[in-house]
Amino acid sequence: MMPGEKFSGDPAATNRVIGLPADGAHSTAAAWSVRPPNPFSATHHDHLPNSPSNPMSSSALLSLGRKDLGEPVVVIHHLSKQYTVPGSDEVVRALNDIHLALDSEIHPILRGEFVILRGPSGGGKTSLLNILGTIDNATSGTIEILGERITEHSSDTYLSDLRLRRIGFVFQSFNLLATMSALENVELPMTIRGKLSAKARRARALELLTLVGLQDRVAHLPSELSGGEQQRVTIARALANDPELLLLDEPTGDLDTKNTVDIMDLLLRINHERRTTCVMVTHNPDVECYADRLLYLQDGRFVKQVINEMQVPLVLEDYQAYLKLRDQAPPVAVEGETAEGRAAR
Ligand SMILES: Nc1ncnc2c1ncn2[C@@H]1O[C@H](COP(=O)(O)OP(=O)(O)OP(=O)(O)O)[C@@H](O)[C@H]1O
Repeated sequence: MMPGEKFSGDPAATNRVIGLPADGAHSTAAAWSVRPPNPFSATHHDHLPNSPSNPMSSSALLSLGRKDLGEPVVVIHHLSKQYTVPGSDEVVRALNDIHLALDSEIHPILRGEFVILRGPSGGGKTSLLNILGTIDNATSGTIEILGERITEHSSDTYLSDLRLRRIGFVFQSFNLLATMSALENVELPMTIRGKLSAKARRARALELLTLVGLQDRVAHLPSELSGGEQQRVTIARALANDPELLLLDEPTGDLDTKNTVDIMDLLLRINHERRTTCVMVTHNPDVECYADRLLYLQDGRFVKQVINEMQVPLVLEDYQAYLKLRDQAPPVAVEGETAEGRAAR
């Protein structure tokens, strides 16, 4: 169980927090909402006493500045995904008629937007991210990524070229090549693309490792780096070919609090300074404050959208103090739950 989930715990509480209808029915306009940027607001943690009223420091806020969102870069038309389980007739419906277009209640993802995908386990988040990244096919429906229409007829060559040129991937497991240094790992996508000279590749890899604060670790192998450092190398590598779209699946999932905040701050900077569109899956509700928009997926459908008026970075000391309080708080009683069930949470 993820740190954020441990706190809210019971499914009923989780549903209340994220406002999912109990039956997973289609969303309605009434379910959409705009939330203030305070990540410790009552909406989130209403049963926890003494949570910091406002974790944002004025300096962090000031340095962010405003950003303008551009044209739609992720458009989805009636997308469904079914998996067949090998050796059985069972069909799993992972995504059910997802529609994110100009004529839908939820508008497409815009250039420069930071969108976080949330929702219960099995809701379809990773399936959707994989299809957006063109590393998996939809069963039906189409997507347009950065103006390029993807259909079942799109060739593997076309898709791999699209990924290499325009999309960066960051996953929970870092997927770095163990025998290559940090610098070589970051150079790799540029080498595969074949546009830059060896000297230019090296210079750019160095520049990216500096951006993520690892200029002193360039020669280290992944095994010689901490988890947070490895994730930063992964982010530098994802930026190697200057992608317009960054897809992130639980990028802070294996990290402690400090590294979680560091990585989220880094992503926020990239989002603002490079105008990179970010679509991120996470189970951690505490990082929702980094998004412009939250989309909640349940049973393969969008069931809720929340607009954050302003992206707000967490302040580490306040967040750590808050987590300490949270861990000391008695478990929230859940209707119908046994003592064993509570203990297991
Ligand atoms: N390769 C697969 N074969 C069969 N079923 C799959 C496969 N991948 C995912 N599923 C099923 O599809 C549904 C959606 O899974 P998905 O991983 O997209 O959900 P998720 O929201 O990312 O879940 P989690 O938060 O636990 O990672 C689940 O019921 C899952 O069991």
